[in-house]
Amino acid sequence: MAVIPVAIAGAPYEVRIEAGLLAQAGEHCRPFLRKDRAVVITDENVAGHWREAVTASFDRVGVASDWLVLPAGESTKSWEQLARVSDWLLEREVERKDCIVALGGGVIGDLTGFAAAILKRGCGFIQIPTTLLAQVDSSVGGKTAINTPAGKNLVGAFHQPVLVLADPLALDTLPLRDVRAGYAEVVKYGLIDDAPFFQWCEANGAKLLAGNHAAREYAIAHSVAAKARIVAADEKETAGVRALLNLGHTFGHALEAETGFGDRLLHGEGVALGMVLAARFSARQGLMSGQDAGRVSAHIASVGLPASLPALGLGCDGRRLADHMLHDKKMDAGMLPFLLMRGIGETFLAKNVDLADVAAFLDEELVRA
Ligand SMILES: NC(=O)c1ccc[n+]([C@@H]2O[C@H](COP(=O)([O-])OP(=O)(O)OC[C@H]3O[C@@H](n4cnc5c(N)ncnc54)[C@H](O)[C@@H]3O)[C@@H](O)[C@H]2O)c1
Ligand SMILES: O=C(O)C(=O)C[C@@H](O)[C@H](O)[C@H](O)COP(=O)(O)O
Ligand SMILES: [Zn+2]
Repeated sequence: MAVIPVAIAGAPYEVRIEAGLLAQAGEHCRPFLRKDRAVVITDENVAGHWREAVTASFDRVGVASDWLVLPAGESTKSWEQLARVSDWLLEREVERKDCIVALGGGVIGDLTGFAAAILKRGCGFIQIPTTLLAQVDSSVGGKTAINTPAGKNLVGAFHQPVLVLADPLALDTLPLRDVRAGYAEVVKYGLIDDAPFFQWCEANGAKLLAGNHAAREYAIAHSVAAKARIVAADEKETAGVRALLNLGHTFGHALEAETGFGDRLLHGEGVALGMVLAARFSARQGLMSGQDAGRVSAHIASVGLPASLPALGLGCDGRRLADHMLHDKKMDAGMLPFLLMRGIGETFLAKNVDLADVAAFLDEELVRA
């Protein structure tokens, strides 16, 4: 088993990664549970595949599990579902020192984590991520949130889990489209500050997507180690370090907002296209070579992720996309710091980007052949 410590000051925890962990979830969670009853929040797809195995593992350690099964998909990260989860937990008299189990992808993790953050001003929670995206990114670091009509993740809290259990076998039941979307966040770590890992992705990405277990396990452990290092250095995104994890997200979140936070564009797909746009914008500003920007778009396209804007069929202009960015949480006194690149593995936070330039760039990209 790979065990990766997340050294958050005052709230350290472990990410355990091993094939078969879902079927042993009860055994791993038991030391964190104070009662012989556990509450589990999940979605209908995950429940369909994994409820039985996880329930059996809790039964084996004498813990009865009580399940709330939510609708699947991004629209579940909403005020409505937050209220539903909170009321359900209150009905079950969950106490501050109890640990709520989040079993699912980033949607379930972000929503449950936020409910745990605000319930009784803060309860414990355990992340059991079942998508590639959640295993390599969202289950680690304590960002929790819901979306609102104004935009992505606009209401949330930093609230760390007490334990993360990542089982690569969970990905065997995950649709390929969702594996691909999660892969975008894997590639992100290479682009941020790890050129050799981007090279590894170029060589092994197709194998990972085709279901190769060794490639998946390597990518999960490598990504979690990268994320753990970054969030331990800057838990609340105040030191300009954690913001690097937002590479591709300013573009990506604007595209998610424009497409309505649904199946038309998944979060990871928006991030993939967002990273291509960040690379191309960096090249246009003379920061990154056209050759490196080409490598980014070529790899994203080669694995079947969106790499160009016209394919989305948006029907809006660059100004409208740039307007979504005004809600970005990085906004600072009217300026939007942007994650740009000087090369592969050389991402930095640029504080002098003019949104009018971004809008003009997007106008060009929207009609690019
Ligand atoms: N908190 C963070 O740091 C962070 C980081 C990255 C992304 N996110 C958020 O994560 C969300 C996206 O997460 P996601 O891509 O995991 O989406 P998701 O949670 O919607 O899961 C994707 C789909 O896979 C299904 N599913 C999950 N596990 C499965 C399994 N093992 N087998 C079969 N089906 C399964 C789900 O039901 C859903 O239909 C976005 O809201 C994004 O903003 C948060
Ligand atoms: O953990 C982080 O920090 C990240 O930025 C990870 C991102 O992949 C994730 O999508 C995050 O939720 C985006 O952060 P936000 O603050 O822009 O909502
Ligand atoms: Zn993300």
